[in-house]
Amino acid sequence: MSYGAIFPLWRTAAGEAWRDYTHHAFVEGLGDGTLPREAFLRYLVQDYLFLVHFSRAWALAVTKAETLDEMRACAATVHALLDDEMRMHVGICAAEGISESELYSAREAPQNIAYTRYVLDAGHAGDFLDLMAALAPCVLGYGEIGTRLGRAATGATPYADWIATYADDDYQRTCREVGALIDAAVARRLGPVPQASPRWHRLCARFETATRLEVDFWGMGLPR
Ligand SMILES: Cc1ncc(CN)c(N)n1
Repeated sequence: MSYGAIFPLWRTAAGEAWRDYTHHAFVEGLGDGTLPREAFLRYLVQDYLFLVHFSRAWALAVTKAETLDEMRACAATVHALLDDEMRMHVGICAAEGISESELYSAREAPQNIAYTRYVLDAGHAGDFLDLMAALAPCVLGYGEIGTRLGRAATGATPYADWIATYADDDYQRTCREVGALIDAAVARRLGPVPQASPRWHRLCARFETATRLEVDFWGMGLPR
């Protein structure tokens, strides 16, 4: 999965952290079905809260945008998070007897606070590109994970609905649109050779930090 031209450059610059994220033990447990249900639910409750704050961060991107096309793309991602992705969390949790109001009022884990507030701060302290570099691992990493697990899925895992959400055409379309948004935003602000910009290394560093925070987020969910 490339999702545009800039994402593969940031992914390569993140080095081993990217593989640590996308091939984490938690991810492999989702794929082969060995992840304990209790660990999955602990993760899912935290992930619901995560998506609340990620929606806020994409809404911040609407206000940091420079063009109507950027505003539309960011607003569409807010919609995809609030109205599509979070539905899965609410549905699975409802079947386990956890209501949406319980989800909304759950206590945030420190790893969740660290990640979501890092991304929001990238947007508040920086500009649109800082925010995109911090947001990209979330959207595009799950796109890669969904594609890989979806291809390998034998139907034996109880997490097939989770995998299908990220392997699904709707989520993959969001990934392609976010990849195109990032390519256009980088070209607009840094020109045709962004690696030559003095900002390039800081953007790569933001992407890598967010990737490491994804690794910690999986670690939070692992069996205790
Ligand atoms: C922690 C995390 N990262 C990414 C995604 C995919 N939107 C997610 N749901 N949760």
